[in-house]
Parts: sequence; C-alpha cells; structure tokens
Amino acid sequence: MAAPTAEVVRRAPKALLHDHLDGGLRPATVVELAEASGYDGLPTTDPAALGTWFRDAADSGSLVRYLETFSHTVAVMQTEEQLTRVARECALDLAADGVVYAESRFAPELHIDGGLSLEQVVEAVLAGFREGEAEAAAAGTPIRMRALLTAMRHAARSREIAELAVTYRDSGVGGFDIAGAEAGFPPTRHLDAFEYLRRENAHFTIHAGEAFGLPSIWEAIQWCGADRLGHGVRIVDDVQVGDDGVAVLGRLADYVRDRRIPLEMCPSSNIQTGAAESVAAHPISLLKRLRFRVTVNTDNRLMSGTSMSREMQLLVDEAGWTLEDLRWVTINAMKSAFLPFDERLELIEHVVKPGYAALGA
Ligand SMILES: O=c1[nH]cnc2c1ncn2[C@@H]1O[C@H](CO)[C@@H](O)[C@H]1O
Ligand SMILES: [Zn+2]
Repeated sequence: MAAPTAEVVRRAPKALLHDHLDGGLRPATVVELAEASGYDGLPTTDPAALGTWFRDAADSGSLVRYLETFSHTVAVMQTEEQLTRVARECALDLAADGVVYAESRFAPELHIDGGLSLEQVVEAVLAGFREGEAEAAAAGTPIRMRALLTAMRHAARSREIAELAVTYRDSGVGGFDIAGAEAGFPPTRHLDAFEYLRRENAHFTIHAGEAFGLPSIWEAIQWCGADRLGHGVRIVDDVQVGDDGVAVLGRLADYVRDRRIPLEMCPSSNIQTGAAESVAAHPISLLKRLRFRVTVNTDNRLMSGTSMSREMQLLVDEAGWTLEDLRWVTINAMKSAFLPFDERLELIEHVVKPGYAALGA
C-alpha cells in the first residue's frame, strides 16, 4: 500500500486520548492573555518566537525541565474567561485537524491562584468545550470533547480531584489522571484516590513508564488498577526481540497485551523528554507489530509544535506507517475512550470507518 499523502492524513478521522489543555494553547493566545492580565514573565511577546521558545525549552531531554515550561501557560489560565477561551480554542484547533473525538486533560488545582474554586475551574473549561463543539459542528467539522481531571503526583489533592471527576462525570468529564514528575512519585502515593474511583465505577489513566520504567507501570496496573497507561513506552523493557525478529514477552508485557490495556503513546513528546531516540526508533512501531492496544497522541501540542496530523505524518514518513495503521490506532483509541460503549460504537461505525473507507483504507 502506498504511503498516504499529507492531505489524506489531514482528512483522516482521528481520536485523541492524551492531550494536555495547558500544553496546547495557541502561542498568540498566550501572548494576548499575558498582556491583558499583566503577566510579564513570558520570554518573548512575539507569537512565532514564543512558539519556537516553547519547543526549544521543552527539548531538554528531561521530563522535569520539560514541565517547567508549563508555568507560562498555567499563569494565563487563572480566570473563567481565560479557561473558557483556551478550552474553546482547543476544541476548534483539534476539530480543524480532523480530530473527531478528544479527551483533554488539565489539573484543576493549578488554576486556583486567581481565586477560583475547583468547581469554577472545571465548569469554565467545560463551557469552553461546549462552545468549541458547537462552532466546530457549524463549520462542518464535528468533534466530541471530554475532559479528564488530572491530579499532580507530587501534591496531595488527588482524592479531592477524583471526587470532582465523579461529580462532573455526567457533565463532560470522562475520567481522572495523575501527571507531573514521575521519578520519586510512584502512583501508589495516590492509592486512596484510585480505590475511591474504582468503588465509584469511574475511569482513570495514569502517566506511567515515561521517565521511569517497569515498576511504575506495574504499580499503575496492579496496585492502582489503571484503565489505561499514559505513555507506557517503557513496557518495551519487558520485551526481548531476537536477531530473527521474534519477540519474547515478560509477564508484565504479556499482561498488558492480554488485557488489552491501552497505551497512550506520544512520539514527539517522548523524544523531547528523552524517553525515545527518534520516531523511527520509537517503541510504538514494535508494540504495534506485536498488537498491543496502541494509540497515537499529541501530549502537548504547544511544547512539541505538533498536532495529530503531524504525529501521524511523522510515523508515515519515518517509521513506514500506512493508512491502514492509522485506521487501526484510531479504532484502538475509540475502543479505549472514556465514553459510554454505545457512543464509542457509534463513532467507530458512523464516523471512523466510513471516513477511512472514503480515503481508500
Ligand atoms: O508528558 C507529561 N508527563 C507528565 N506530566 C505532564 C506531561 N505533560 C504535561 N504534564 C503535566 O500535566 C499537567 C496538567 O496538564 C501540566 O501542567 C504538566 O505539569
Ligand atoms: Zn501527558
């Protein structure tokens, strides 16, 4: 099968499970919001230069340094108007890129410095998603948005944020997540939150196996009960590939594959934080070949200067992916969405499959 063209990749329906709201602002919006609110900490007020600055600063090879860049975006997401605008633009930008379903995550506790309550933060973001959905539908590029509420793994508010996720589960919140520096902050620190969510029949994903290896993945699954893994790239440490190409899986990798645990993989982000060498060498292609439940994601569009189309195009250009592969990861993502089963089926059958069929897959 010939490699899909850039136009085909752009038009292909996409599903996005791992995208940070505070990592996806338009550079021009960061500049405007900083100016209007009096935030004078930006390294430059030229939008193009600021976009480059984020990419370069995030290109540090270290997750901790990468995360430092978020201080500038979080600084301009402290009022209801700011949060609603950022959320609306997020939905519009994703829809324009061919994304038909997206889960966008953010940490409510990072947005209360201006005096908002956690509830006000969540409601402002959900209002922005609704606005963006309505405008995108009117523009002929419908998208369905869900929020994931993140708790910061170094902090101590995870139980509270988990309760917030349950409170808003029928109003646009799909589930819960923990993020932030991984080394030194194992997911079991937040066991109370995860046990609460399981008792509530609620869904959650955990950033694990990004900056730290197999023990983090093992805890996330076997102690915490994560539905999905954020990144999970280091699961390849439990896969041995012989010279003949035959792969032998360890018990944890076997478990992840047997149970169809979704891996929210983010190639460009992983290269920036040093979790992978290059797109060509990224474990995602091996894991796809071994039929793990692989998905493709953006993580932070601003910090990586990326989009879903760009991540997919990189896999096509540098790792030999086909349109069939893109269709497969899109269906994997829809199957793994924190959305009711009937809504997932509807999107797969009525949007994703016909969309790829029209493109020749
Ligand atoms: O790849 C990542 N790994 C871990 N944490 C992350 C990553 N990207 C963003 N955040 C963290 O999640 C918070 C809420 O969205 C962001 O503020 C950032 O600190
Ligand atoms: Zn992430």
